[in-house]
Amino acid sequence: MTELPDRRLLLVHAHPDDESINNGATMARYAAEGARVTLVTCTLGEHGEVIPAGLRHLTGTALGEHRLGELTAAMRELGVEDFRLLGGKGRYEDSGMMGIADNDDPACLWQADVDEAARELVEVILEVRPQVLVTYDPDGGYGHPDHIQAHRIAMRAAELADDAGWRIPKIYWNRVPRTVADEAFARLQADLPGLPFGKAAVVADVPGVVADERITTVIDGAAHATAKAAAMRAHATQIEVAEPTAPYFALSNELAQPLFTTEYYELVRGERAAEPGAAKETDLFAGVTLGEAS
Ligand SMILES: CC(=O)N[C@H]1[C@@H](O[C@@H]2[C@H](O)[C@H](O)[C@@H](O)[C@H](O)[C@H]2O)O[C@H](CO)[C@@H](O)[C@@H]1O
Ligand SMILES: [Zn+2]
Repeated sequence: MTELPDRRLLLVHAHPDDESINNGATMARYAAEGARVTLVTCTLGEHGEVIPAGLRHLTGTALGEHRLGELTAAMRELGVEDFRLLGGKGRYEDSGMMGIADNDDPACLWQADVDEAARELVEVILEVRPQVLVTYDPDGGYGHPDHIQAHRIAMRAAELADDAGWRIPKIYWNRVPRTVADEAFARLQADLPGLPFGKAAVVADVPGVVADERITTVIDGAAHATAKAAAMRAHATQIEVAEPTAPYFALSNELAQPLFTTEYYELVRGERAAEPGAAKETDLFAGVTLGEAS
């Protein structure tokens, strides 16, 4: 069996762009530190909207193929080499926003059998043997069907992997602490006139916002802010990032929101291992016994 790096992080996301928005700085940090970072994306985002007018001709499968190119460019910016599509390219299609007819397409992720999809992910887990798994909370952060399914598939795969020979020691959900969100949106209101966006989103538009007490882990990604912004910019059909210094972006709804370079997590499996005297962990691998490679 091939030798594995000591630290191995697995992230499960719904569409190309979610990884950079939620975890770009975390991924860049651990990749730079020599950990193995593995991203599994569940769909190609075929039903996304397209921001640049010059790309509006991309629809359906063409958009999916184009977004795979955007994902590849984003991973290059983050230094992540291992990124995969769940079940292989085109296995599960983008389900569209909750409540639209696309949700009923038999080929879409929302219609997928969760156990069957989870077994696809178990194969990756048994190969990579991650000590840390990152995914969304049960609501998928903001209720998108693909995000909800990605959560269900990731958590079910972790359960199945327990019985298949690899128990992932730590599992985290993407979070944003409410006071951080409130403060960031207050700054955004002051900065909005200088930004290229018409209006500002509101805290309720940000996925995974919870009371500060539920945050267990804070990853300072300031050193990787440029990489995260570049990775988000690579997803040009979905994301518009303000000029390099301004920590703001907008999706195709043109609503400005903060670009966080400190990324937050809630530990939902494993023992919290904060430094003595510290309330929060500052490392996703804290407390993990390394050297469990094959
Ligand atoms: C960040 C994310 O999950 N984006 C999804 C989402 O895209 C949003 C959707 O098109 C919505 O209608 C827009 O108002 C919003 O601005 C978009 O971010 O849903 C898409 C369709 O399922 C998906 O492809 C995209 O990755
Ligand atoms: Zn998404």
